[in-house]
Amino acid sequence: MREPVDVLIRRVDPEVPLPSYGHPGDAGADLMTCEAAELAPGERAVLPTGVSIALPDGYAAFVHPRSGLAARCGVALVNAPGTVDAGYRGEIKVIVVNLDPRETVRFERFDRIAQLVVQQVEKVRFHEVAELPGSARAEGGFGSTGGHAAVDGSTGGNRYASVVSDREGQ
Ligand SMILES: O=c1ccn([C@H]2C[C@H](O)[C@@H](COP(=O)(O)OP(=O)(O)OP(=O)(O)O)O2)c(=O)[nH]1
Ligand SMILES: [Mg+2]
Repeated sequence: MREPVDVLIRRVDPEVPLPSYGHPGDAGADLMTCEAAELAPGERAVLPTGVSIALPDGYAAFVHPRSGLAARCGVALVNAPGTVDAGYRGEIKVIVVNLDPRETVRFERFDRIAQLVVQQVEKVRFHEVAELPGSARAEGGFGSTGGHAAVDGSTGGNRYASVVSDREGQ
């Protein structure tokens, strides 16, 4: 197992528990909300986590949703995954939205609302060219793999789902 990367962390809220991994081998360390909040169906909020970090150069942290919250309550992150830049020293915030059509969701102070995944990221240099080199995929995208019409209008699109209005017309 590789040695963990050391990351400096500061508590903006002096009482907040530090992010922690639930199990050895987990990719994400859980983040908590420092504010209680209530979200009606369709409502969103920017919740403070009470911590700020200083990542080493060449790293970024990504704010990912928690699957349990998504499956049980319909809570998603509007910008998933949120990107925390290495140079960002502000408080990490989590932009949650309640996608449940009926139920209001309530968060208590220090409920775990998201998870932080720290990763090495490449910096690239962009070189402008008139033509890009060819590839097997070429310009096919947006469901171009398979036998049905793709969203982008090209042929060969994949059938992986259909909207109800389509099904009713069949
Ligand atoms: O879920 C998130 C996403 C971002 N951030 C913080 C860290 C990040 O470094 C900064 C800017 O985020 P991003 O680049 O995604 O937002 P932007 O709208 O492009 O703002 P900016 O112009 O400040 O880059 O906001 C969070 O606290 N939580
Ligand atoms: Mg940005």
